[in-house]
Amino acid sequence: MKIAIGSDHGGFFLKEEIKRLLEELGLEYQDFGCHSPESVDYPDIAEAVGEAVARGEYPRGILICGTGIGISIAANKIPGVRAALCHDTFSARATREHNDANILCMGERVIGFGLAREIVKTWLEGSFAGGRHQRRVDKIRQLEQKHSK
Ligand SMILES: O=C[C@H](O)[C@H](O)[C@H](O)COP(=O)(O)O
Repeated sequence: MKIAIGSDHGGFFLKEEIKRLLEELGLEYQDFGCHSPESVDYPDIAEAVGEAVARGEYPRGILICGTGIGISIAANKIPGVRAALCHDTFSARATREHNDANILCMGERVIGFGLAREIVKTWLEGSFAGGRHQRRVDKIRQLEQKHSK
């Protein structure tokens, strides 16, 4: 499974740590930037990763900014993206099982690297439970279609 990963400057150092984790896990990734702690705009990174995931080029993406909030809001504007902001492992597992989240978002200014690593591992291990949750994810898709121009 190849992962699309990206961050703004507020998430740059955590992104580098998560890249190290992915390497430890033997997982391939593509880094969509940013490539230094210089200030950038998180919607640009969310667009690059979100579109790559929505096109099906990557089954999963990871996005990091200072809080995880801005980058998740931006990513969720892209049809087909289900980006989940998680700062605990319970949510990370639940959002795979219930929401089939295809992008994990975190905030470097919110949690420590140790917890972030556990969240990523939990999220990557999780799988969609289907059943009643499939019906709800289908309704999310219907909302996207209803509100697309
Ligand atoms: O939700 C937005 C993110 O947390 C950004 O990382 C944050 O707004 C960047 O702020 P600043 O430009 O002050 O570093």
